Formats: sequence, structure tokens, C-alpha cells
Amino acid sequence: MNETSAGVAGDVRAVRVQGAGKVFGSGPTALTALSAIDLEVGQGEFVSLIGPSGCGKSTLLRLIADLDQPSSGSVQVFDKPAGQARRDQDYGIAFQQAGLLPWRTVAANIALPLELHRIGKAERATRVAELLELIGLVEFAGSYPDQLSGGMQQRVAIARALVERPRLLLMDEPFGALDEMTRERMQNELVRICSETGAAVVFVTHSIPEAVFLSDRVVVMSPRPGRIVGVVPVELGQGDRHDALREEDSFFAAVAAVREALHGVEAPASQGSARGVDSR
Ligand SMILES: Nc1ncnc2c1ncn2[C@@H]1O[C@H](COP(=O)(O)OP(=O)(O)OP(=O)(O)O)[C@@H](O)[C@H]1O
Repeated sequence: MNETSAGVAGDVRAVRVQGAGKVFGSGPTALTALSAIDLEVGQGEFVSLIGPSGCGKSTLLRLIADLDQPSSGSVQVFDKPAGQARRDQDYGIAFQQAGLLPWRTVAANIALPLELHRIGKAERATRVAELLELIGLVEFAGSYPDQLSGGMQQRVAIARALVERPRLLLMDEPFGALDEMTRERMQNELVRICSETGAAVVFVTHSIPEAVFLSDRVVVMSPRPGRIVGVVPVELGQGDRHDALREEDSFFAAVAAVREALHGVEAPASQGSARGVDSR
């Protein structure tokens, strides 16, 4: 393992990406989005991906989710090829847009993956009740998405991602569209949900404080072609990610360490966008 690969000790990894590259298109217009990515995520580990806009964070997540194929290298999820892990429903996915079906109630949205996999009605009802409890929306079971706030919709999307008890969650800026207060509440809830379910998480974000608050390790990527240029371990105590942590010196020190790792990897102005890394 070289100094920029992101590895963990232990046997079965939730995610193991080895030498992965991704080229979109071919010929003179070919675009190399990712190059020589080595990334390992341990079971129950929370890893964030951070880097300038367009550096390939979402592409890497899509490779792990088997929504796209690497042009080189390999992607394994729980020691299986990514495609097999997808067929085995080994992971749940939550993206920036909650993506709920507007004609289905909250309960029916959460139950959807179970229905698609022909789980019986009684078992579905039990599982949905558990999830509604977990996300604190029991009294909204019969509501429709347009009757919920953005943060509540995101919680429903996370419940739907968790409904099949995945050991891995793949999240692409799931709180990106939320206001700051709601976002922090959602982060607190995600910490709680992860400690209750033991799921590993790969989390894409533009926010350094968000990455630090949530993660065991923050993986820093370079501008296109995206490479891993640093891995910052966040040692803030596992079961101890509480709101007050955001005010503590250890938190600010970790934020500074990630900012330092990002130093020099920001996209030049010509390549930049309004969605660069946010260090607020
Ligand atoms: N399907 C595709 N076809 C062609 N190019 C693509 C495709 N998907 C992504 N790209 C390109 O790959 C590069 C990486 O995109 P990606 O969305 O992974 O970046 P990102 O780091 O997630 O960006 P952001 O932070 O802005 O969301 C970009 O230059 C993008 O234009």
C-alpha cells in the first residue's frame, strides 16, 4: 500500500477498490475522470470523499455501487465483485435528491425495496415500523412526500436505503440541499443510525466540517483526473460524536488537518465552480 492509498487492517472489507481508473468516451474527446484509485473501507467504518468539484467523487461512488464500470482495476464489495454485491442488495444508496415517489406515502416509500424483492406484507409492516421509529417519523407514516420538509424527506430516503439492513451505505451529498441547522441535525441522526446499525458508509461531501464530524477517515482527492492525494484519520472517539463536539478544539484541529490536506488540490479558477470545497 502506498502513502496515498486508503487502506484498513482486517479481513473482509466493506469496499476494496484496487487500481481503479475511469475514462469516459474515447478518442480525442476521451475524459479521464479517475486514475489509479486504491481505497479500502472496513466493516462499520465511515469514510468521506472530499475534493474539488469534478474530481470524480460521484464517479467513484457509482463504481462502488455498480452503477458504472471501471475502465481499469477492480471494485469489490464485501469481497465480491460490485455487480454481485448489487444483486445481493449488500448496500443502500442515498443521493442529494431524496428521490421519493410522490404518489406513495412515507411508509410505502420505505417499503418499496422490500416490495420489489417480494417480501411478505406482515414482514414489510414490521420492518417499516422499525425504520419509522429509527428516523423519528412514526406519526408521518401516512403522509405524502410533499407534506414533509426537505430534511424529513431525506430521513425517509435514508430509511429506504436502510430497509434491507445493508452493511454498507453509499451516500452522495445527501444533505447538500438542506439548510445548515437541518443539516447538522441530519448529521447527528446519521451518527446515531450508524452506531445502531453498524453499517459502513462511503459519504461524498463538499463540507470539511461535515466530513470531520461524521468520519473515521477523510479521503482527499485531486482535481481531474481524480486521484487520492491524502487520507486524514479523524480521531474524535467513535460513540462520541455529539453536537457539542462541533465547538471543541479537537474538532477544529481535525478540520484544519483536512483543510491542510486539501491545500493545493483545489481546482484552478478556470476549472472551478460555485460548488468547490466548503470549509465553513
Ligand atoms: N457519464 C459521464 N459521461 C462523461 N463524463 C462524465 C460522466 N460522468 C461524469 N463525467 C465527468 O467526470 C468528471 C468527474 O465527475 P463527478 O461527477 O464524478 O465529479 P464530482 O467530484 O462528484 O463533482 P461534484 O463535486 O461537482 O459533484 C467530470 O469532469 C464529469 O464531467
